[in-house]
Amino acid sequence: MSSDKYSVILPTYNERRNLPILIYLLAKTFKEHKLNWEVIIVDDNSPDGTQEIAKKLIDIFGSEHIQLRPRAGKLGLGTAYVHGLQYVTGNFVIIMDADFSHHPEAIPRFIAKQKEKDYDIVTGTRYAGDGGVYGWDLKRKLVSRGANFLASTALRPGVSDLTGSFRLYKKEVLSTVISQTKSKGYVFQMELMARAKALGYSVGESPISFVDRLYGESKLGGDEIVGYLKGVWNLFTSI
Ligand SMILES: Nc1nc2c(ncn2[C@@H]2O[C@H](COP(=O)(O)OP(=O)(O)O[C@H]3O[C@H](CO)[C@@H](O)[C@H](O)[C@@H]3O)[C@@H](O)[C@H]2O)c(=O)[nH]1
Ligand SMILES: [Mg+2]
Repeated sequence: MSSDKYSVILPTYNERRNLPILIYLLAKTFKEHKLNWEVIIVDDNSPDGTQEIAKKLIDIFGSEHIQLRPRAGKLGLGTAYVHGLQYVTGNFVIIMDADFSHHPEAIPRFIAKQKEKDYDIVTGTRYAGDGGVYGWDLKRKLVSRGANFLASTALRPGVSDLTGSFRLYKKEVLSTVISQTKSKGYVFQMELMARAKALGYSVGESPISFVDRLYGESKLGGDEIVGYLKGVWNLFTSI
């Protein structure tokens, strides 16, 4: 087993139905590939009892593999990553959604890609190679395409999927870029990638299939879209 360790930061809000099987599959994937791993669950006091499930999972998989690092209320996706990062003990960080839109089976491909050229970041992409999106309605597809088109045109970072969050980072790279990232909501992914490219970090891409969640609802709302537009503008005028 190599000395590398992979820390998954998993933000959750009302994911009690998704969490057990996701953790099971993560554990299975890491074990099969003989990798050191941990998962840091950042739950924002979900009313559905996600944290009770998380505690049971700690009993099953062990506190060396699962950490529960809750916050008092729903404080947004971007700040959830910042919070989780404080507890990371690995030298690589994987960020993913907890609702199965991001499947653990992609992780070994990210890791292999990272090793190819010692990339600082590997990002999952829905918009290159055999990547894709399944289960979204036309409106949501347009929002995602529009968001990517706008940021690529304004900022020219040369990355095919700026708004997706399924990525692998070198821990110190994520710490550096995150400390400069100001946004709090969904726009966070885009700002992080734009800043990473502006700082000269290398980014590899790995195609993924994004499948819309089976249980529960997306938390993307109109205020997140307004926040995104503001974020592109702020970067456009500052980077
Ligand atoms: N702790 C915490 N978790 C949150 C919050 N908001 C969302 N989450 C968690 O973050 C993940 C993504 O949330 P979803 O609500 O499922 O997002 P989505 O609409 O499917 O959006 C996905 O696609 C976007 C566009 O590509 C991505 O920007 C986004 O990161 C995500 O991958 C899920 O695990 C959800 O529980 C929050 O305020 N706090
Ligand atoms: Mg989702």
